[in-house]
Amino acid sequence: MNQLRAQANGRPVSSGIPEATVARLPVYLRALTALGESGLRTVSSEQLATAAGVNSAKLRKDLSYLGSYGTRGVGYDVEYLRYQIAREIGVNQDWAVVIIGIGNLGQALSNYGGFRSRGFRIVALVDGDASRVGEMHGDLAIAHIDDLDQVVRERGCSIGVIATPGDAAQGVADRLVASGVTSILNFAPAVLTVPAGVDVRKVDLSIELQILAYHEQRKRPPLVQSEEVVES
Ligand SMILES: NC(=O)c1ccc[n+]([C@@H]2O[C@H](COP(=O)([O-])OP(=O)(O)OC[C@H]3O[C@@H](n4cnc5c(N)ncnc54)[C@H](O)[C@@H]3O)[C@@H](O)[C@H]2O)c1
Repeated sequence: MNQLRAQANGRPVSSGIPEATVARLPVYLRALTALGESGLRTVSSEQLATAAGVNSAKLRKDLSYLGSYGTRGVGYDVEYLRYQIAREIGVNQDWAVVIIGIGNLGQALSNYGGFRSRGFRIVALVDGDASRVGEMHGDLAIAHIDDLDQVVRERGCSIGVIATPGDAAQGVADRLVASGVTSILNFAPAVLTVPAGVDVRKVDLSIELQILAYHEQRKRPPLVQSEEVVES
């Protein structure tokens, strides 16, 4: 029996699942979605592990935190496991998202249609530039940062995405927290200070690129050292 979590209204309330496992759950969800779309009804832990790019022992351990052990010789029911993981992550429900900073990145994020199918609905666009208030992006008009409080309250935003320049990010985070938002996705190059109980995730593509560069460097044969210069 899974003793790691209690249930309230059918929703997990205290998961006790390790952070590293939580970080892999969306990867399993994506792999299961693709497998389900290809018509697969059941999947072995090896198949799912390969699709998710992890080893199968780790996958089985991760899924055991959800109380999901699969059936010997059959594997996991793709749809049910998908449902279990989606429920655990919380993407079975709809999350309302506000984006702050509607420049290049903010507009690209607001135009991306893929969030909706994963349970995230962008419901508000906010910017500090008063001249852009009312500018339409899809069916959303840009609101002013001074109205953030009202926007968050009226549209029930629970996640804030910061896509402003770095020097504005802390001020925006403070405003988000003051308006009641407790989950922030930060794209700006700034380390945010937030009160306990507020979760911040930082996205930094340059760090990802640096990690790739590190591995790429090791795939290549060592550079031939230039001939030593002999000083006369
Ligand atoms: N994390 C990553 O991998 C990654 C990738 C690309 C860009 N970025 C960062 O994302 C941020 C946005 O980049 P961009 O190219 O879209 O910039 P941009 O200059 O095109 O847009 C920034 C927007 O923020 C608005 N803004 C400025 N101060 C504000 C405030 N106090 N309140 C609300 N809105 C405010 C501006 O009016 C503008 O519309 C930058 O910090 C950039 O460094 C991060």
